[in-house]
Amino acid sequence: MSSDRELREGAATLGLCLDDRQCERLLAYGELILKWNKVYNLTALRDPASVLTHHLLDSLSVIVPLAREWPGRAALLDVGAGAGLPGVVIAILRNDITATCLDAVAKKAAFVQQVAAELGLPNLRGLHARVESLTGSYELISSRAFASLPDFFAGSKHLLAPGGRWLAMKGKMPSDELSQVAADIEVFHVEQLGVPGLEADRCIVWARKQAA
Ligand SMILES: C[S@@+](CC[C@H](N)C(=O)[O-])C[C@H]1O[C@@H](n2cnc3c(N)ncnc32)[C@H](O)[C@@H]1O
Repeated sequence: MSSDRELREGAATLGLCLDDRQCERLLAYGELILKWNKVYNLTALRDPASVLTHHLLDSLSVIVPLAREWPGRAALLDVGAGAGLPGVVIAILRNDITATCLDAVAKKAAFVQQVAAELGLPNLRGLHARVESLTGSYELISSRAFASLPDFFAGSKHLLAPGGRWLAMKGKMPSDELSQVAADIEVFHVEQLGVPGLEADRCIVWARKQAA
């Protein structure tokens, strides 16, 4: 796995000062993704440097915006989390957030359960279900590379707690998708992000239910 120093420097560029435990857990998580990739079919990436930039740093880019938007305790549902991105990274950085990484593929949810056990993260769990058929209530619902914005909001609306927020990680500004969001959903902020080592465009779309 890439070095501690690269991770810390990348995180610092994102405004984060990682402590030793967070750094160790993030690097161990990257190693677990690569170690179990063949068994669980988790990612197309094969080398540690790409996992560092495209998965760890990319997911770390939401932490400062999330602290601004939701500084306290929360139950978070990460929809279509795959290997646990960004849910596992959020669980490592925010022990006041309980992160449920949801995936329709059983072995991906099982991988996240294994990560929770191996890294000793009581605030993380992997859950196997389709979002449309899940029940429950979450203050935060996130996704990365999951679905179009209208589909993401429609598929998870029944799970958002009163006063809750959606956090969608997207590539370049999704103007077409934004124009198709249902009228009962308010997109209240779209922020562009820079991820160290990634040339690609990144943004976060924040949304909530319209006040009745
Ligand atoms: C492209 S992957 C993204 C994984 C991860 N979020 C990432 O950024 O690396 C999308 C994931 O969504 C899952 N998925 C697709 N439809 C789903 C549904 N209806 N409910 C839950 N998960 C779903 C797939 O199994 C897949 O693992």
